[in-house]
Amino acid sequence: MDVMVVGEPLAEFSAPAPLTEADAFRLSFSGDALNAAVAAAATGAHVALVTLVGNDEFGERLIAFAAARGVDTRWMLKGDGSTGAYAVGADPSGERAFAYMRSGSAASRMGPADVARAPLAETAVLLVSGITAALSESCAAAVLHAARAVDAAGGRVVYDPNYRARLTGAEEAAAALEAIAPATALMTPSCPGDSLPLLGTGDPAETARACLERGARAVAVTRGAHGVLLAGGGAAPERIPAVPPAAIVDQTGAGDAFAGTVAARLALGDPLRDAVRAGTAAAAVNLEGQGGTGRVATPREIERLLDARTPGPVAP
Ligand SMILES: Nc1ncnc2c1ncn2[C@@H]1O[C@H](COP(=O)(O)OP(=O)(O)OP(=O)(O)O)[C@@H](O)[C@H]1O
Ligand SMILES: O=C(O)C(=O)C[C@H](O)[C@H](O)CO
Repeated sequence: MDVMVVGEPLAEFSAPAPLTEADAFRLSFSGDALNAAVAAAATGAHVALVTLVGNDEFGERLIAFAAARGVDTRWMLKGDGSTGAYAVGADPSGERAFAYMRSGSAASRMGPADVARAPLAETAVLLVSGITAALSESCAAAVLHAARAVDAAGGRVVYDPNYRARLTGAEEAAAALEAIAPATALMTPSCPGDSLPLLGTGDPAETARACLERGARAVAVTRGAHGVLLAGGGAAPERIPAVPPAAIVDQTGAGDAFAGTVAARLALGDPLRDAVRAGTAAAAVNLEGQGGTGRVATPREIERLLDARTPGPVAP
């Protein structure tokens, strides 16, 4: 297995208006784990999504959606509880506002025994996130179990902290980050979105330092249009510029496309810097589509976008 993603795929109801006013929603399928798995599979890597969906129509549709995008769905199983969903609209400032319908969902009941069914010891790269750890105590334990098992077997763990205040408190999320850090080959905090609440800093270099101090072996601090600060991994810190998207249709899932693509390219043998550059291109393409999976970069698109840029390091 090249990449294994553990998390909760969700039915997504999106509207261009604030949730307090919107009355027409578009159905799609998203959730950070699904967005990342779809982006990873598009690279050509063998990617599995490990989750529980509800025994309902949306569960069926999520499995079909993932399979149609090349994701190995053998570990997308049906569990007790319903399939999770969320509505996303624009708040008055234009920022995205989420309303979750996922409490008690099938995925939130996952625990270590569920992830242990998947071939953790034969996985090159495991991708897990703070969203998954925030779903429930059993999910937090499942994330740690999977990370430690993959790390112990010689695989690499990518952890995207993805802080969501509606799911968890900052202290709890910071504790989850701290617990998993020593098992992670790469952490991908966004700055300031994750770094401010979890690490108490809005500074990219300090964010990187804080993750390395906690035990992560490398850090890719994502900074939206400002690109990525890459640190650790035996090389000097380096700023990797963002790839400008042709248009920004919707920001949902850019960070997930980034993390999924980096995980896949690492599994396929890319050095860290190349994998991160590929991630910035995949994220730019993601911004051009509606929802988390509306536009998924092909390997050719990634190469074309990177070729169009001036390669080479930029001082941090
Ligand atoms: N406006 C933008 N222009 C170009 N690239 C962008 C832009 N926004 C995001 N990206 C790319 O996506 C990567 C991840 O974005 P960001 O730092 O916003 O992560 P995030 O907050 O985790 O995203 P998400 O909204 O998926 O949770 C960035 O490092 C960058 O490469
Ligand atoms: O917030 C969540 O839990 C989601 O997974 C919904 C979105 O797809 C995700 O936040 C995008 O990064």
